[in-house]
Amino acid sequence: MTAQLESPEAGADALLSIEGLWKVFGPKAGRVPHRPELAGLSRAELYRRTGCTAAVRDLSFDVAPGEVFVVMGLSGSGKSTLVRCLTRLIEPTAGRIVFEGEDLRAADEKRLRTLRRSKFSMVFQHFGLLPHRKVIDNVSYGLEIRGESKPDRRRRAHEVIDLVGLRGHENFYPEQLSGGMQQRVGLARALANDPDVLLFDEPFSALDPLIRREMQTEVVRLHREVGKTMVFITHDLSEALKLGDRILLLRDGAPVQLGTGDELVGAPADDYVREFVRDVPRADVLTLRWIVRQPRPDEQLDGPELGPDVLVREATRLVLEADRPVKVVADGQLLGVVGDEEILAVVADKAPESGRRLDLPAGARVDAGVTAPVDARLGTQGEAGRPVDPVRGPDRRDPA
Ligand SMILES: Nc1ncnc2c1ncn2[C@@H]1O[C@H](COP(=O)(O)OP(=O)(O)OP(=O)(O)O)[C@@H](O)[C@H]1O
Repeated sequence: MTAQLESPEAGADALLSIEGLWKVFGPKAGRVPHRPELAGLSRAELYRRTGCTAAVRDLSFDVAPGEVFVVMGLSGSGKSTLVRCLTRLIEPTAGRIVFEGEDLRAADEKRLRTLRRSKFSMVFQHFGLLPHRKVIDNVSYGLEIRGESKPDRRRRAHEVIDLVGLRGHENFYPEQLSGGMQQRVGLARALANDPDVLLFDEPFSALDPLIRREMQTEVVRLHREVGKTMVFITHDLSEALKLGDRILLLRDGAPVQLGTGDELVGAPADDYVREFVRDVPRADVLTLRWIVRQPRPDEQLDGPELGPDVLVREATRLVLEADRPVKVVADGQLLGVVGDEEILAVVADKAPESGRRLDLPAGARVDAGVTAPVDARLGTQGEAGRPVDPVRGPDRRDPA
């Protein structure tokens, strides 16, 4: 059965929309989300008073089509529970899950099974491969369950085996492969179904660091090639920063901050996030948007030009070698300048003065060569001057 939402605009441009999601384990768990005197308790206090654990607490977020959405948090923060709630492998206690306009909490078991087979694929930490089946048969397993013909299964399995770089290993058994290669089989199996969403639950945690980095690069490449929407669970910040278009940071099941990697590093929502991102080399994450400033009256504006999305690390040499401030220009519009001081402050790992990023308002007029009033656009404003909620991120809805 397909249950459509009453309000079509809810999560309209999202592929997956989560609203007020809770998962509480324990006795009479269902009462917790609905009773403010319980819902407001810390996880530890709730457990002490009721014996219940709130693994996921009141989460709301949207995942856009084609986005790599990372959920990050320490052990026990609720990541695995959350990713299993998305397809109701774990039954949520409260909240809404809307996928392509369909309310998944209203879907019956048959519909859920169909969705899990055709729309979602999961990649697990411990690969989940069938040991007695060869690579090719592991990869085509999901297609077999779906009832596809043997020639179709073979053709598709060969395609994805090529895609993940396993050609020549079709007839190996899992135990004959290294951990990294086994996880490539896991990836190929997930891709074989041609799902709309790939769900990754700490897929690389069991791999050693070099292989892990190689696999991360592989996911970036695959995403570029196949453009799938991905929800990626990790406890590793560098992995989150490398892969995530946006990152949701969880603590004790609750959202702490949702934003792009540079937003988490450049404008942490609180001390917890600040501590989390403390060791990240800022120059590798922050772009010139974070340090651009208004030109001073005595400065000559005939220096080199760079775009606002160039990383500070990549701009460092040019800025330090130039004898004029470097102009930061987007679509022919001068946004401001960057000089040695701004660059060195970031390279020396000092927080940007403003802790703010310059965002071009949507539909900004382009005046080639004209200095725009930079400070009018500096602020904790998202696109189109809308306020940024630290958890939900910039308000992307149409104000109308
Ligand atoms: N079936 C369950 N019954 C009771 N409590 C549970 C159950 N599953 C998870 N929890 C609790 O919910 C909380 C969140 O667990 P979860 O496994 O989702 O966290 P996680 O962030 O994925 O951690 P890890 O990285 O260690 O896997 C933890 O306190 C955990 O003990």
